[in-house]
Amino acid sequence: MMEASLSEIFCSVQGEGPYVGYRQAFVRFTGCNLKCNYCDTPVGATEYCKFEEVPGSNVFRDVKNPLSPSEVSEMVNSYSSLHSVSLTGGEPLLCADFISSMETNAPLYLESNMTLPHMAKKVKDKVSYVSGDVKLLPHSLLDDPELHLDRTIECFRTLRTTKDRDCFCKIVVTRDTSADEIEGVVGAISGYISSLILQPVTQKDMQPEPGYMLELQESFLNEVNTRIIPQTHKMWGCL
Ligand SMILES: C[S@@+](CC[C@H](N)C(=O)[O-])C[C@H]1O[C@@H](n2cnc3c(N)ncnc32)[C@H](O)[C@@H]1O
Ligand SMILES: Nc1nc2[nH]cc(C(=O)O)c2c(=O)[nH]1
Ligand code: SF4
Ligand SMILES: [Mg+2]
Repeated sequence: MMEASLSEIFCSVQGEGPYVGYRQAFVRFTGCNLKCNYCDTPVGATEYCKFEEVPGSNVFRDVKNPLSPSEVSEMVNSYSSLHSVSLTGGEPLLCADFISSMETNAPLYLESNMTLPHMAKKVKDKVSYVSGDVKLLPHSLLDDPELHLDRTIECFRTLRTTKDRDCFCKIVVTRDTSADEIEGVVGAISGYISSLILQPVTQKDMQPEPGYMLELQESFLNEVNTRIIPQTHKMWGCL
């Protein structure tokens, strides 16, 4: 039977990108295939999944892992008035088969590092929103930087915007992120996405200057709708 280990299921509002403020259930898978130097989330295996039964209560019930798609769907469907269900992690595409079997009342919103093209194919008709996070990492953190770029482009091609799916690109920008690096990806995927979101890294000591963010925005605006949106949930301290 197909099962997955989750770290948490809670109800909040989307804090990043073009859907900021929309009410969502968050389903956080454990495990990741990357090690981003800025990552704000523990991705390791957990014995229990923390389930927030009452939205915004910050009170959690421990549910033993692993869980089946129907158990997770049932927990998600206990929340009312959802815009969508955020599948995040860790890297949710590692659990593509699990996602294919979920049956939620609200549409699925995938938050992915876009590096697993074979898995992307499995969920392409299942997800309505794709927050494609391009990882511009120091090459020392990547096994094969060229293959990483090819896989990223292939994921965007597979999960591109259609009449039934909105796919946008989000890039966490640090003071080490160069315009050339961004252009290398955006030039290849601009036809697949509805917008480019430049998300300044939240840690102060890694943050780019506002002037640099505005320069970056200007250089991409003629290619794609480019917006600068920081993580908003961290500002008011919700989950
Ligand atoms: C923890 S990741 C999980 C989903 C998937 N692995 C990914 O990277 O998109 C969820 C989101 O958090 C963002 N994020 C993680 N650490 C961050 C930081 N320090 N500052 C800003 N955004 C961050 C990621 O870029 C991504 O959009
Ligand atoms: N409120 C809120 N918005 C989010 N957007 C992306 C998140 C994530 O960790 O994937 C996240 C999250 O953890 N909380
Ligand atoms: S891909 Fe996502 S979960 Fe994995 S390390 Fe990077 S930010 Fe964290
Ligand atoms: Mg988060």
